[in-house]
Amino acid sequence: MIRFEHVSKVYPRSARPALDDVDLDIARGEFVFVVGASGSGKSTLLRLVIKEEDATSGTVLVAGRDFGRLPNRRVPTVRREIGTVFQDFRLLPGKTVTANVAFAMQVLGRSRGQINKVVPEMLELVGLEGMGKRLPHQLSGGEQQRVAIARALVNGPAILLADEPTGNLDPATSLEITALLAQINRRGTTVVMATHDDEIVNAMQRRVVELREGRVVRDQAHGRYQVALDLAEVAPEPEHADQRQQPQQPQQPRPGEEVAG
Ligand SMILES: Nc1ncnc2c1ncn2[C@@H]1O[C@H](COP(=O)(O)OP(=O)(O)OP(=O)(O)O)[C@@H](O)[C@H]1O
Repeated sequence: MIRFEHVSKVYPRSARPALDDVDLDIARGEFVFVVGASGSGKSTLLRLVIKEEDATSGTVLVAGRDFGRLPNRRVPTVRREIGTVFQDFRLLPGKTVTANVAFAMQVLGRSRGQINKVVPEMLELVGLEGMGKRLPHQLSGGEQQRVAIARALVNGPAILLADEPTGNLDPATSLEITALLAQINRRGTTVVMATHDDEIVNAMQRRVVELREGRVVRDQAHGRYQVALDLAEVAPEPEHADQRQQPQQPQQPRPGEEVAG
C-alpha cells in the first residue's frame, strides 16, 4: 500500500537530510507507529506519503502509484484516498460538528443525499452521536479530535495518516483516540500514526518503525518504544546499562482497545 525505496529528502538550504535512504513497506490494512525524537523525520515521512513534499531521491509508491511519475493533475485524486489527522485538529471554528465533517464531502461535490446519510454514520462511528450541532469550542480536545477523524474518513480513504494526533490530549484521552484509530484500522483502513508517546506505543503493541536523524533504525512487528535519553551527554551507571539489556516485559493486554470497545 505504501512503499519507500531508498528515499531521501533534503529540504532546501538544509545541511542534512530529513530522511536518509529510507526503505519501508506498509501493507494494506496495517497499523504502524512511526516513532522517534523531535526532528527525526516523522512528519516528513507522512508529507511524502500525501505528496505534500517530493522525495529528493528514491521512489515513493502509494496505492500502486509511483509519485515520481505522477502528473500534477492526478495529485488531488491520490490525496482523496488518504485521510489526514493532526495534533491541532484543524477544525473550522465557525462551523458545527456536522458542517465540519460535511464540508469534506461538499468540496468533492458529493450530493446532499449522500452527505445526509454518511455524516451521521461517521459521527456515530467516532462516538459523537448527538453532538452534530455543537461548535468546536463547545467540545473537549478529545471530542475535537474525533470530529477531525470523522472528517478524515468521510470520503472512505484507504489510508489514514495521523501526525501526533494525541499531542494535545491527556494520557487517558490519548489512549481513547488511539483505540479509535485501531478500531478504524480493523474496518480495513491502513493507519500510519506518528508519535513520540511511548505509553501509547507500548499499550497498543503494534508495528513500530523508529526513525533517528532520518534513518530507519528499527522496524518491529509488535514493538515497544522507549524515549531515548541522550547517553552521549550523560554517562549511564553500569546497573542502568544492564537494565537496558534485559528482555522485554511480557506483552500486556491491549488496554487502549478495550476503552473503545
Ligand atoms: N519545511 C522545512 N524546511 C526545512 N527543513 C525542514 C522542513 N521541515 C522539516 N525540516 C527539518 O527536517 C528534519 C525532520 O523534521 P520533521 O518535522 O520531519 O521531524 P519530526 O520527527 O516530525 O519532528 P517533530 O516530532 O518535532 O514534529 C528536521 O531537522 C527539521 O528541521
